[in-house]
Parts: sequence; C-alpha cells; structure tokens
Amino acid sequence: MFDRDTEGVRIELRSLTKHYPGQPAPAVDNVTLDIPAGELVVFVGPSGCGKTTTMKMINRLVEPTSGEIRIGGRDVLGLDPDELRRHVGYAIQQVGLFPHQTVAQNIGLVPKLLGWPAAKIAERVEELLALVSLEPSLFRDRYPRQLSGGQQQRVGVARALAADPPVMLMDEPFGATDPITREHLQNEFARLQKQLRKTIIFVTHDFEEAIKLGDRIAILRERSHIAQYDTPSAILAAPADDYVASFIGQDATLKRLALLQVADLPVAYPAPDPRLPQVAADASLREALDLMLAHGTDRCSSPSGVLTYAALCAAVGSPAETVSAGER
Ligand SMILES: Nc1ncnc2c1ncn2[C@@H]1O[C@H](COP(=O)(O)OP(=O)(O)OP(=O)(O)O)[C@@H](O)[C@H]1O
Repeated sequence: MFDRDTEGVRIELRSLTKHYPGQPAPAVDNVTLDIPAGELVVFVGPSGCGKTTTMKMINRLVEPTSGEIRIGGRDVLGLDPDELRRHVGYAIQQVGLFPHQTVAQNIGLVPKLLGWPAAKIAERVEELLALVSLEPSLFRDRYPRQLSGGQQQRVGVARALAADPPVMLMDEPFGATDPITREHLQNEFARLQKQLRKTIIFVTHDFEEAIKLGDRIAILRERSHIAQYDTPSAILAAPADDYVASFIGQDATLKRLALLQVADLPVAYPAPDPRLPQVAADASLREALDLMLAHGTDRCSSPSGVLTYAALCAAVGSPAETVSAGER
C-alpha cells in the first residue's frame, strides 16, 4: 500500500484539526508535524490534550474535521479506512485481545484478513512470539485470560507487528504494567525497534519512557499545540519554555547523562587501567557517574581507556558542581 513495504515511511500531518460535534473547542487544533521515516516519535502531554485523537486520525479511527495526512507520500484521507488500518499496526493500553481466540489466532488476525496462507501465518506467529520473548510452545494455544497483564501487552505488540506494517501507532502500550515489567517491555521494545526501524508514533504520560524510547519527542499543550519537537537530548539541553521544563523535572543533566554512552566520551588516557573501577563500553554516562561516586573517585576505566569526571561533565556542557551537588 505504501511505497516501501515493511520499513518505516514518512508521516506528514498538515493543519490537522478535529472538532468533535457539540464541543466548544477543537480537541486537536491545526497541528502540523513531520515524522521522518523509520523514527519513533513520542507524544507527551497532559491528560485530555488530544494525543489519542491525533493518533486515531492517522489510522482514521477518528475522521479529521480538516487538514491533511500523508503516509509515505500518499494521502491517507483518500484511502479506504479498513484497507488503511490493515497496513498500520495499532497497539493500545487496553490491549484489545479477543478473549475467545487463542494467542496465535489473535496475532494472526491481520495476516488472515490480508489472505496470507495458513502455513505462512503460523510461521509468522512463531517468529513474533519469539521476538517478544514468549516461548511459542507455551503460549501459542493459550487464551488471553491465561496470561499476565505484561504477557497480554506483549501479545498486543506482536499482533500490531504481525503483518509487518511500515507504520505503528502505540497508545500507552505498556501502561497497565508494574514498573519492573514496564521497564523490561521498554528495553525489549527499544531493542526490537533498532532492528525493525518502523515509523512509530508512541503516546505516553511518562516522560522517562519518552526519553528512553523516542528518537524525537513532541511535547504537546492543550489542543495538541506543539510546545517543542526535538530529540530527547536537545529538549533536555534546551527546553523551549517553562511548560516544557516542567515535564523534564529537576534532573535534566542526569537524564542527559543516561542518554549518552561511555563509548561516546573522549578518553583521558587511551589504555584501560585495571586499578580503577571498570565500566562497560555500552554503559551510560549516568552509570559511569554512579560508579565514580560509589568508589569516591573522579575517574573510571572502560575498555577503550580512562574516563574522567571532568570529561563527563563537559559531555553535557555542565559545570562539575551541577552534576555532583546540585542534582543528587
Ligand atoms: N468522542 C469524543 N467526543 C467528544 N469529545 C471527545 C471525544 N473523544 C475525546 N474527546 C475530548 O477531546 C479532548 C482530547 O481527548 P484525547 O483522548 O485525544 O486526549 P489525550 O491527550 O489522549 O488524553 P489522555 O492522556 O487522558 O488519554 C478531551 O477534552 C476529550 O474529552
């Protein structure tokens, strides 16, 4: 349906507006936004600001009042809505699994609608269950009620991915899980997206989740007006205004350190030093900082050489005192 089949395609929203009948003001008012191909863009904003409405206009579960939507260059409003939805993965917090169908049947739903042969669907179900870390032989024949909340959400994500759509819309897909399961699902999902490079719009209330998963974050005000749209590190480094700063909270520097890896930092000496605390190359600078603080030292060693506290502060453009005293 879209130009490239399974890898992400660009999404363009142009002056998109939704005015629900009988409401005094539009729920979404004149939103223009470009979502680059293969990126994960997170919508963050207060309850009722129009995140879900904006998302549902993209797969036409809600019809826009005015404006344009293009996916991979194609005008979505000119397409058949059912046909469109078969090519846009959709995962929501309430999961929406069919209770009287098995896990395999739930995941195979869209491929079946698309007329895939049974053997190909079965193969895809196995592959997806493995992808979301559910052992196929244990889970494929269970019913949703026989799964934990986190397992159901994984099946929801697998189902959204089933037909390998270039675009995925995800509305708080990990919302109903406890913090540990949620973190686990986020990590798995981040790993998956690195391989898949779908174009994903992801709605969340949780700014930490937005930073962790987003290539870009759109911070929305009421009626989906865009307060800031940029990469997590750019937003953390320079929030556009007090409204954006209020989402970030007090510890912007620590959050920025969490986004950078040890491997990104210039080394003070090019050889590892076995006498210093050791940090892995793929650890975050926040982990490196924690290690230095735990050992009461201003340096640690990675496989590529010795890192200093001063270099760490310089990486986030912060005076040393800010990171150590001001934020911990
Ligand atoms: N079907 C509808 N009819 C009338 N008003 C609606 C309808 N759906 C949503 N709204 C209103 O539109 C506004 C935006 O709702 P929406 O669900 O898009 O917000 P949201 O940012 O996703 O909120 P939340 O974070 O609480 O899920 C709200 O004021 C809501 O009451």
